[in-house]
Amino acid sequence: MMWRNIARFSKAAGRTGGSRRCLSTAIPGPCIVHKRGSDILHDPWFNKDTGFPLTERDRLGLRGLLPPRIISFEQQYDRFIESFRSLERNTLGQPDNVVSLAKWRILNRLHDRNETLYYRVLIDNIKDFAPIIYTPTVGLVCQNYSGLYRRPRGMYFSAKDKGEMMSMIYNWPAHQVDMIVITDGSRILGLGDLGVQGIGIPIGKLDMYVAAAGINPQRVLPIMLDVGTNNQKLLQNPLYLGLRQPRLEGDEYLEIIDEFMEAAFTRWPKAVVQFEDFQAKWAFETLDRYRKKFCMFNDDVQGTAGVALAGLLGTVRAQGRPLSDFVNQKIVVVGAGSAGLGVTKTAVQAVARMAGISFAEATKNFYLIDKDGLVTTERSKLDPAVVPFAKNPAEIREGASIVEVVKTVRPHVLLGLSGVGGIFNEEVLKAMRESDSCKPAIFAMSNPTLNAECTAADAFKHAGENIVFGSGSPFENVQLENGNVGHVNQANNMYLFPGIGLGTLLSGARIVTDGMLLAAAECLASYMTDEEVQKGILYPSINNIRHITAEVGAAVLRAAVSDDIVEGHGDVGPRDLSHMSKEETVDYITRNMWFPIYSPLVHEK
Ligand SMILES: NC(=O)c1ccc[n+]([C@@H]2O[C@H](COP(=O)([O-])OP(=O)(O)OC[C@H]3O[C@@H](n4cnc5c(N)ncnc54)[C@H](O)[C@@H]3O)[C@@H](O)[C@H]2O)c1
Ligand SMILES: O=C(O)C[C@H](O)C(=O)O
Ligand SMILES: [Mg+2]
Repeated sequence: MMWRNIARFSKAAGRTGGSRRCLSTAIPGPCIVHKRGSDILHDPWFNKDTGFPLTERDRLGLRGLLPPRIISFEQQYDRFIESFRSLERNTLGQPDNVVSLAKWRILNRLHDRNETLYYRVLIDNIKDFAPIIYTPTVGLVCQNYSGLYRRPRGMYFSAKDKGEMMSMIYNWPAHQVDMIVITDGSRILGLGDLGVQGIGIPIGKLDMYVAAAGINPQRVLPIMLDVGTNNQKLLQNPLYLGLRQPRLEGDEYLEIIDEFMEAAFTRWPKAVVQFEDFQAKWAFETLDRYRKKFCMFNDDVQGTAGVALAGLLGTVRAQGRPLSDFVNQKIVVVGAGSAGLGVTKTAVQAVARMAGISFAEATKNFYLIDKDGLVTTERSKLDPAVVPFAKNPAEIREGASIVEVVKTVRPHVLLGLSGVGGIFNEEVLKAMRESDSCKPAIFAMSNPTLNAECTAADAFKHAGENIVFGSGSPFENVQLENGNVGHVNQANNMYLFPGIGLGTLLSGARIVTDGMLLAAAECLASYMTDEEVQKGILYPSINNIRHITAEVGAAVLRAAVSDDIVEGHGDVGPRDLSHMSKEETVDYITRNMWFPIYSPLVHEK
């Protein structure tokens, strides 16, 4: 029976089985509701559909508004999974996009109707459902959002709302908000400027916050800042739901974001804000502008950097070399945008720290390639952000192509964050066979699937069966000709952002420091055993996402304590936090994860 899956999951469960507590037997605390009757049935936070017990139907004025039979949570769960599986059967053979959108629709309808059941099926089936509610299908949803739109979710602040945001923020119905994910839609995955349609990304990221970090779904807030779009197709689409104007630039743009940040932190001073999918110039500018003032971080710059660093360190371990050998790895990064630069800077910092050398010296083994080829000091109009990584053209020529760089450098790692699908073509991958590493690594981190620099199958076929492979979007493992399995790692920031957000929230840290981010990356890097890493498995299975998130959250919290910036959370003060052992911190984090079960609803006027 499908429900057995649920019993197998426990928020207190370890990563490798052992004794697991069945939470369906835990007695849930009451939940205060200020509504009655059909208003409750239409509120997905409280709705239990046919699951309302008789006593509750009486107390809340629901009697007669539902069919008489009471269906248990378990039965509701099984019924949903059965309809999902039957949709899978009925769409067999149809184009991938059609199937993916059909799956997204059925999940989205449940999300809109009954959040408790929605999050339960999501948590229990995260491996199957993450690719639908998150990357890659979320990209397709954003592209088609104006047509798919049925009900609002999250909040929209537009350039037309200037001067009104401080009052508008009080339109949000929840008294408490813990996690906010905000985008301006300017760089949605590798799909470019999708304007207001980018709202799907904060929604998907926050679904992962609920599933992975156990943030209460009543306390999450997806935000779309609509400052216009430069996407001509959208501007010409009569059904486009955003402002029909070009994007604001310069001070006009910053004034809108400033106003939103002031409004959000005035109402919820303890919230954590994650910036997501901003085009590079605004990603860096806003990070610089707010990181010392507000409790915020940029996932594409900072979350991605941590996940990539963990992958790079894992690659060294996979070669059977000591971690200290990281300083000798030659790394080619393709893509010098918000993600590529964030990764390169963090990796160079790690080399500098390990080798005890300056940042400038540590750049020696890094090669940065953008749309104009290898970045060297010869380039005219060099972007200040890439200056530290520009090579001497005497070493390799300015603008050298990827294949030229790979052939000349023979790198240990080739990492793509360019957003350009297939750019690691057969020639590039074959050139990686001449790598100086016994186990070269290829990370095709761009999303969604069609934007990946190469597929997993092509990587193992052309670069060799001994490679380590990671991709931003999920691919199936590859059956190799030598009989082994080519393991596919999902090198996606989903392994870190939930823990960064949760650890920050539960510490009550005023800001997110470099120390907290580094602790998150180190935690992920050391999570896998040597045996697993040697098989090329660098990240945990997504089925263990709550466990890794608890560990990362604890590491982040402890780093915040070390940085002396914690203010505590709820009844737990800074002193309590500082006295917690590592295990106690993990336990504290785990206990604070919300888990979807029906709570008795108590009506209050
Ligand atoms: N796996 C993850 O966790 C993760 C995290 C963040 C971003 N990403 C993905 O990374 C990609 C880039 O994101 P970003 O925010 O850095 O975008 P961006 O627009 O800021 O940067 C893209 C960079 O790629 C370069 N580029 C474009 N065409 C190129 C070409 N033909 N050859 C070489 N370089 C080229 C550009 O010059 C630019 O430097 C997106 O697809 C995004 O989905 C993945
Ligand atoms: O959203 C993702 O899957 C990862 C990343 O944040 C991206 O922008 O591609
Ligand atoms: Mg992103």
